[in-house]
Amino acid sequence: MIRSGAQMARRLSAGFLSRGPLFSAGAPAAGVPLGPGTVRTMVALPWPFSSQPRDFSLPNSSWGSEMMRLYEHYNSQCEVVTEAGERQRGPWRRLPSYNRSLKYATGGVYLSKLIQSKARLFTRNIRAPGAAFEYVVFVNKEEQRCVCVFQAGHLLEGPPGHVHGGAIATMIDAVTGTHAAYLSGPVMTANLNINYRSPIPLGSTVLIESCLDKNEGRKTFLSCKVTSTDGSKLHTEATGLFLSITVGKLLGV
Ligand SMILES: CCCCC/C=C\C/C=C\C/C=C\C/C=C\CCCC(=O)SCCNC(=O)CCNC(=O)[C@H](O)C(C)(C)COP(=O)(O)OP(=O)(O)OC[C@H]1O[C@@H](n2cnc3c(N)ncnc32)[C@H](O)[C@@H]1OP(=O)(O)O
Repeated sequence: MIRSGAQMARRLSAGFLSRGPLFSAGAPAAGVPLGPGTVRTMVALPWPFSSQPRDFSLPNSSWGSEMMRLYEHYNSQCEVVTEAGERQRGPWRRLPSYNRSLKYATGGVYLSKLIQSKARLFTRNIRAPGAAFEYVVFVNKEEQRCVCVFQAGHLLEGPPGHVHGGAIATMIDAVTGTHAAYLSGPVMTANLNINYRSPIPLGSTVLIESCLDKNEGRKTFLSCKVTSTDGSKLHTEATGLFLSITVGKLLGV
């Protein structure tokens, strides 16, 4: 069946309206409860030998002890056990992450073909585990807050032994952009304002935290901090403005 760009845009928009699809399609989410009594176990499919898309936000062999500790810390709060012994969703939710975000959104396979089938998400296109951007994003809906645990690999060098400012900006854009899209649906970054306060050692793990400042019509304002994992050192702070867009805008219809 041949679909027009406008038809595909409508189909994709319908998926986005329910807010979830950007973050829920594809491989099973590890340890995320599906409802009372049904909990998927932590299954990391043996990529690349699986036909399922790889979820890049699951642990791999390159993750250091600090990355794993923080992953476990937030992941354990994605479900809680009630006094009656029932498992329920907790305050945090891990967002799955694929290298083809559009393809794995509802209806997005059409749009990803229309726009460019070879396209891959910038932060997820280096295959060697640990070489570049290793990260996982958790969102807390009630607190309107996102936390990203980020381990910066050796390909991200800027000043000797430290992370490139552009790589830091990329991660801030990725985390705040993901957060804005989670809150407001399809968005584009209109403005990012970044202050670099102290360099980030290459190979280290840091926390990137995004908070909603305000929503005004199509505008979502967020602020973001990059800190050491114990919170004692501020590496970077930023503010971002995201504008809600229609999917048609990306297609020029
Ligand atoms: C199918 C959709 C998919 C979308 C996916 C979105 C997120 C994906 C989420 C998860 C995926 C996984 C990971 C995410 C990873 C990374 C996220 C990266 C996001 C980006 O990396 S994205 C690339 C960089 N980004 C651009 O490439 C934008 C270029 N740009 C434009 O495309 C337009 O510029 C646009 C659309 C921004 C606005 O255009 P427009 O025509 O819709 O709106 P307009 O200009 O009329 O402004 C309306 C009101 O905003 C005010 N306003 C506008 N711009 C402002 C500014 N800079 N500062 C202060 N105020 C501003 C005006 O002053 C007016 O204000 P008022 O209404 O009060 O008068």
